[in-house]
Amino acid sequence: MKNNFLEATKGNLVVSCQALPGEPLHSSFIMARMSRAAKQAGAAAIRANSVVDIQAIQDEAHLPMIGLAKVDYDDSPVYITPTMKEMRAVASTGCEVVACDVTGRPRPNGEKLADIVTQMRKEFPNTLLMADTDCIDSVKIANDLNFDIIGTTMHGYTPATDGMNIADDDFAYLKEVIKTAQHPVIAEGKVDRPEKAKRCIELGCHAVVVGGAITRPLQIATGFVNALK
Ligand SMILES: CC(=O)N[C@H](C=O)[C@@H](O)[C@H](O)[C@H](O)COP(=O)(O)O
Repeated sequence: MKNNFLEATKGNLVVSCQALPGEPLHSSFIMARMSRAAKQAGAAAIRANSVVDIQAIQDEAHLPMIGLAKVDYDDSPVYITPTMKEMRAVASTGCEVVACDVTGRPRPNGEKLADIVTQMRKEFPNTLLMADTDCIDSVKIANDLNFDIIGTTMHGYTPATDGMNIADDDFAYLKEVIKTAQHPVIAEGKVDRPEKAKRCIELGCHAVVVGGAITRPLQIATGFVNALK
């Protein structure tokens, strides 16, 4: 029996509340307050990075959550919940969904994504798995490994997709993802206007994740400053 994340988020907004070390708002307390604002606005769920942030947000917002852990390893470019160790730590918080990189690139310590998925299904049968994909080939990997949710998170953030944006050409790439995916699609990555979020749902996405446009004031202020230059 899986949890009710998919029912709770259908057609709805998920707010990503993340600030890495080095970002102005890096703080679990502040991320929890961000989640409070998202909840008051009517968001259905929160996406968050790191066990401490997830726990702070769970205590504050009591909303379903997509959890992840961004960790850099020397031997791999994969940084979103890259190994079984981070998968287990994130799932142990009790968050409804664990998200991880699904880009076909080698993982740290030679770990194999298929083995990680098998192990997660054994240890956390109620937890949903979200594939953070970058391209159609990765969506097919997510299909083959039976991920519960397919996200567009990494589109534009890998060498193969550098500079691309899911909104280009009236979401041509997103339409392709929706056609290919065998599980619900969550649009994520550079959705920076309410109209774009609405379009993602109209096109058939299950839900949409918005991060920086809501929770990264440095990014938002920079947009205004640059517009006045
Ligand atoms: C590529 C990557 O590492 N994305 C991360 C994934 O969790 C976050 O830094 C993003 O903020 C999130 O995906 C939401 O996207 P946006 O902030 O563009 O709305």
